[in-house]
Amino acid sequence: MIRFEQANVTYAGGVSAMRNLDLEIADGEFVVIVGLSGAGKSTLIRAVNGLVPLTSGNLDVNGHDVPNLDRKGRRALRSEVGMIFQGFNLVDRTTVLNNVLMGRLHQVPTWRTLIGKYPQADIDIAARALDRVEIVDRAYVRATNLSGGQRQRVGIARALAQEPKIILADEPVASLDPPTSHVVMKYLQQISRELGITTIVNLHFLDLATAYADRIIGLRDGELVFDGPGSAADENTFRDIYGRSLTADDTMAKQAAL
Ligand SMILES: Nc1ncnc2c1ncn2[C@@H]1O[C@H](COP(=O)(O)OP(=O)(O)OP(=O)(O)O)[C@@H](O)[C@H]1O
Repeated sequence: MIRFEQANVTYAGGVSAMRNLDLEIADGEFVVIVGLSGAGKSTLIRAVNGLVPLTSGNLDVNGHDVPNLDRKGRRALRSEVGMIFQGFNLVDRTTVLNNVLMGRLHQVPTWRTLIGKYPQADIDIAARALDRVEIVDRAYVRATNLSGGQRQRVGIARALAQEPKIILADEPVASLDPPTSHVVMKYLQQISRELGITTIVNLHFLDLATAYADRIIGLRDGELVFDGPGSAADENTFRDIYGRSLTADDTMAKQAAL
C-alpha cells in the first residue's frame, strides 16, 4: 500500500532528512516511527501525503505515484490521508461537531461548507466518528472548552470523518500527560484494528512505542536503522537507534516519576 523505493529527501540548505529509504507498509498496519529529534520522522510522514517532495526515488501510496502527481492527483491522495497533529489544530471558537465536519471538506461542495450547510449524511458520519472516541456528548460544546485529551480525541474524530485509508499522526501525545497519552494511543490502535486503517505515528517516548506498535521503524540521520515488531525492540535496540544511552526523558513512565 505504501512503498518507498530508494527515496531521498534533501532540503534546501543541504540537510539529508531521508537517505535511500526502502520501506513497504501493508494495508492496516499500525507503525510507530522513533528516532532522535532531527532523525527524519516528520519528513517521512509528510512525504506520504506529498507535503514534502522526494528529491529522488519512488513513492507509491494507494496506487498514487506521489512524486509525479498533478494538483488533482495530490488532492485525491490527500482526501485518502487523515492527519493528526501534536497541537490538535482545532478551530477554538466553533463547536466540536463543526471541527469534525471539517474532515468532510474533501467530499462536500465548497458552497455548502461556506454557508455551513452540510448534508445530513455528513453530519451522521461526523457524529459516528465522535462516538468512536466517546465524546459525542460534547458535540455542541466549543472546542476551546475542552481538555487537551478531549481536543486530541476531536482531532482523531476529524481525521476519521474523512473516511481515510491512512492516518498519519505526528507526535500526537507530545502535549498530553501520561494517562491521557495512553487513552489517545488506545483509540488510535483500536481504530486502526477495527477499521483496517493503516496508521503511522511518530513518537518520542519509547515505552509508548513498544506498548502500542505492531511494527517499529527506527530512523537515525535520515536512515532506516531498525524495522521490526514492537515486541522485538528492547533497550539495546533503542540505544542503537539513538546512538547514545537512554535517559529518563526517553521514557514516559520514567519522566513522569521524576
Ligand atoms: N523545511 C525544512 N528546511 C530545511 N531543513 C529542514 C526542513 N524540515 C526539516 N529539516 C531538517 O531535516 C532534518 C529532519 O527533520 P524532521 O523534522 O524530519 O526530523 P524529526 O525526526 O521529525 O525531528 P523532530 O522530532 O525534532 O521534529 C532536521 O535536521 C531538520 O532540521
